[in-house]
Amino acid sequence: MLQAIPFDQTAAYRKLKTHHKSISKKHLKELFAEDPNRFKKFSLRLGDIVVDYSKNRINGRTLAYLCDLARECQLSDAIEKMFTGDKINATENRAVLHVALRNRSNTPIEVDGKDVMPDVNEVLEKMKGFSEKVRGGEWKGFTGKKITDIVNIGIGGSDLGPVMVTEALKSYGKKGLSVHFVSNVDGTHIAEAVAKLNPETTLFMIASKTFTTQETMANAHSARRWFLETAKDSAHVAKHFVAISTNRTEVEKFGIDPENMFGFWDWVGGRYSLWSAIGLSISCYIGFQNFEQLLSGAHDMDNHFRSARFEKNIPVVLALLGIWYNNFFGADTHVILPYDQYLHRFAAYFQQGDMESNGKNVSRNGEAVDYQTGPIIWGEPGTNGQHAFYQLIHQGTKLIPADFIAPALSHNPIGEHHKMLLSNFFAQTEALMNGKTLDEVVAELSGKSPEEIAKIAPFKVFEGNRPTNSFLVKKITPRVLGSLIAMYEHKIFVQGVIWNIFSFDQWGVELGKQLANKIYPELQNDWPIESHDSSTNGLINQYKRWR
Ligand SMILES: O=P(O)(O)OC[C@H]1O[C@](O)(CO)[C@@H](O)[C@@H]1O
Repeated sequence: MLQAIPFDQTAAYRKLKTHHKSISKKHLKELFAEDPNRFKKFSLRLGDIVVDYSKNRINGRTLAYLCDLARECQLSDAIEKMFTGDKINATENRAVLHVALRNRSNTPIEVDGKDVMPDVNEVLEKMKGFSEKVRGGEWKGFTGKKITDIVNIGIGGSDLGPVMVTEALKSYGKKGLSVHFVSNVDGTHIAEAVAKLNPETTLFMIASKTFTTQETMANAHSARRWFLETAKDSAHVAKHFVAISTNRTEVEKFGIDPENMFGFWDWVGGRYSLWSAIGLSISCYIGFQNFEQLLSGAHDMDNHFRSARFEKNIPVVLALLGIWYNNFFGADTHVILPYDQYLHRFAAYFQQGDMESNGKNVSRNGEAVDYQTGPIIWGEPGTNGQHAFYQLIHQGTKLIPADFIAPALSHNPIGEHHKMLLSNFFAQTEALMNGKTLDEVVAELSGKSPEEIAKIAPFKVFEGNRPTNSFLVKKITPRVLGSLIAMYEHKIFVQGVIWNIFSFDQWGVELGKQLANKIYPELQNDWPIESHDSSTNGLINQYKRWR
């Protein structure tokens, strides 16, 4: 179990409180004017990723105090514990070893005295062989045709990672092979997904760590029924259904041949599992070599995270900046804004990654925390967001720290599009920082009458001083993407350590599941219900009248 350090009782926290009083009055423009070396001082680089965090409301002292905070919270020790298989997911008594899944150096990592790397490598080999067979047309359906469509059925971590990555790396996808994702228990999702598919050439991947998740099992059963309507003989299921799970017993019960099961382990958290067999749809779609590149990119970030001193450590710095806004400026949310259409599910992916990890109000000591923990994560690709919600970021009353992500090189260099996109990427962080003063507004309105100017000017003023991080990458390659994902994963980890919460369990999702299981049988008949509160009774009874 990680050691419990009350984050708000550290000396560094007290220093930061005092420091915040003075620096929060400063405008980012002043901070830039004071220090011409700001970009150099406050930017970091790893491979093809440049992280510019200079447009944050910090100076050298802020960073030093924040790093002291990390030290006082024994972050180094926590990092080592994660990388060496300590059971840091204490409420589930599990190690947290997504880093082992992409441990390309293959150095032994032990859990309960056993090196996990041989098992990791064995599953990777199996994934490689399978991906090659599917991509090469060797894996045939029940009528001897090659596979043209893969349907991944899973939810949460068994869906969002593969969706996000296959979308992000679409330009690496195999022509003639499409991937589809079904997650929602709403029958519309599976119905729409299979509507245009041919059962003879469709391969279902049932992805579920537990293999008991209601949504996934319902969709898996419906998929099998749909398949058997054409295939008739259940012996054909073996050619069209594979399972990705830690639960062999349930996989067999469902009727999937264990030969067609890709395993992983309890030390792989659902929202950290795309690197495991859960990434099988990714590997089939982009090819195993590219999947390995994804793992290598993550491994690059893992090595950096484990070895770089805090002041130069990208995930640590990002985590500390997040804490700075969350706990000192009172920012409730954090927005992720990729200027890359392929990254359109990136923010959605980290909604689960961050909010399921750090949405906790009890400390590792079992006591209620009296400070803010995980932020609300949201976001959409730029420039769409600019024409939707940026207004509030620019001129609203809330402080919203923002991450801007963009590639220097596009996979689709059509005409002037990419230059236009990037001019928006560069312009937005500049605008958010500088804003527009009343004098500037008045100057822009020259020619208008003083009355007109006085009337309109206040609405055109931008305070600016809005903090942003910019991530400029060379190109969204599998390796770069792997590094970016691992960067956010470790950021989340660091914040959990400092807030002294358990980042790798998710007890908060259980209550809704339990209640749904209680209500489900109540929907099996038309009798009015009286067992709940009046609101829930009223809604259920109206549903029964209407159906
Ligand atoms: O892979 P499974 O076991 O089906 O779980 C799916 C998802 O459900 C959760 O347990 C809770 O929503 C997530 O953490 C997980 O990613």
